[in-house]
Amino acid sequence: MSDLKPFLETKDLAIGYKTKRTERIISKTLNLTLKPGQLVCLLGSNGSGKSTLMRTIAGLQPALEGVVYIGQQPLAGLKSAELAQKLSLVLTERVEAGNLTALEVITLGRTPYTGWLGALSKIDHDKINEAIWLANVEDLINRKIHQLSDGERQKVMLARALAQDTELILLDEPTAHLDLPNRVEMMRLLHTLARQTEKAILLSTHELDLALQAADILWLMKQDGALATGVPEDLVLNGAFESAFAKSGFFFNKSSGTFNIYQDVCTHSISLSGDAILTFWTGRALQREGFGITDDVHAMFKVHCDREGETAVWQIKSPLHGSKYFNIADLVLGIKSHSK
Ligand SMILES: Nc1ncnc2c1ncn2[C@@H]1O[C@H](COP(=O)(O)OP(=O)(O)OP(=O)(O)O)[C@@H](O)[C@H]1O
Repeated sequence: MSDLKPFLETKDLAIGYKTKRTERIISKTLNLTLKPGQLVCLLGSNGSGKSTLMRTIAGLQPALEGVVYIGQQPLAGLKSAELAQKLSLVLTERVEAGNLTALEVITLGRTPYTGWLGALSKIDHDKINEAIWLANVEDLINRKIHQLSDGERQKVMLARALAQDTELILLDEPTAHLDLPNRVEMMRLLHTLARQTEKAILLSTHELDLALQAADILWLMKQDGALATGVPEDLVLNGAFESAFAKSGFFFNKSSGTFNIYQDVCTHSISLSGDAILTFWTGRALQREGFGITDDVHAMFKVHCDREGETAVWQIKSPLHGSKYFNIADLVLGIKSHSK
C-alpha cells in the first residue's frame, strides 16, 4: 500500500480564516498524504479545526498557504466538474432533498458524469446499483429522504458518494446522530469499503474508541494547532493521543484503550487476577469507588475472580484470605468496610 501514489497530498498547507484586516491560522505546515485503500480518521477536540481542514481539502474554503493536491493535481486548478469526479463529500447536516426518494438522491451522485439532465447509461446504472449494495441500503431506496431516520439518511448519503465513484471520499462526522450499533456498523462499513474498493476515505469523528479500532491512520489535531499523524497504536504509545484530548477530569487508560473518569492512581490499590471478563468489570466498579487497580505485589488487596460452573465468585486473597462474594456489589462493600 505504501508504494501507491496518494490520492490526496498537502504541501505546507495552512488552514484558517482571513478577512480584509485579520488572518486567523488554525493550523499550518500540514504535510499530509492519503493513499488508496486507507481509512483515515481525523480526530480532535471541539474547535481544534477538523471541519476547517475538511472544508479546505474539499475546496469549500481557500488554503491560507501551501497547496492541496488531489490526484497529483493542485486543487485550486481543478474545475468543479473535474473535482466532482475525484472527490465526494458527505456532510452531517440534513440535506434539502425536497420530496426526492433515496434512489433519486443516490442517482444524483452520477451528475458529474451525466450533467443535470443527462440520461443514465448502463455504466451509471451499474454504479448506482453497486453503491446501493455496498452501502447496504436496498430496503430504503423507495422511501422519501425526509421520511428517513438520521442513521438511514446517513447511509443513503454514503451511497450517493459511492455512486459518484470518486477515488477520495470525505465524510464530516458520519457517525453523529447514530446510536451505538449504527455507529459501529458505519465504521465497519467504511473500513471494509476502503479495503474492498481501494478508495481513500477520510472522516472526521469524535468517536475515539471506534477510530482507534477502525482507522489505518489517525490525523490528530492537537490543541496547540499541531497535527500528529500515524498508526493509532503508535499515537497511543507515544502519548500523542492522550495529549490531544488532555483535559482535567478524565484519564486515558493505555491498558484498555479507553478514557476513564477515574484515575488509576490512589492510596488504596487492588490487584485483580483470574477470569479476564470478570477482572475487567470488577476493575471498572472498583475504580468508580476510588480504588486503584495495579499489578503491584504490594497491593493493599488481592482479589481473585473466577467461575465455579455458572457462578461467578470473587475471593479476597489478602489481607483477609477466604472472604468470598458472589456479585460485585457485595465485593465492593466488603473491600470498603475493610479499607476504612
Ligand atoms: N467562519 C469562521 N470564521 C472564523 N473562525 C472560524 C470560522 N469557523 C470556525 N472558526 C473557528 O475555527 C476554529 C476551528 O473550528 P472548526 O469548526 O474547524 O473546529 P472542529 O474541530 O470542527 O470543531 P467541532 O468538533 O466542535 O465541530 C474554532 O476556533 C472556530 O471558532
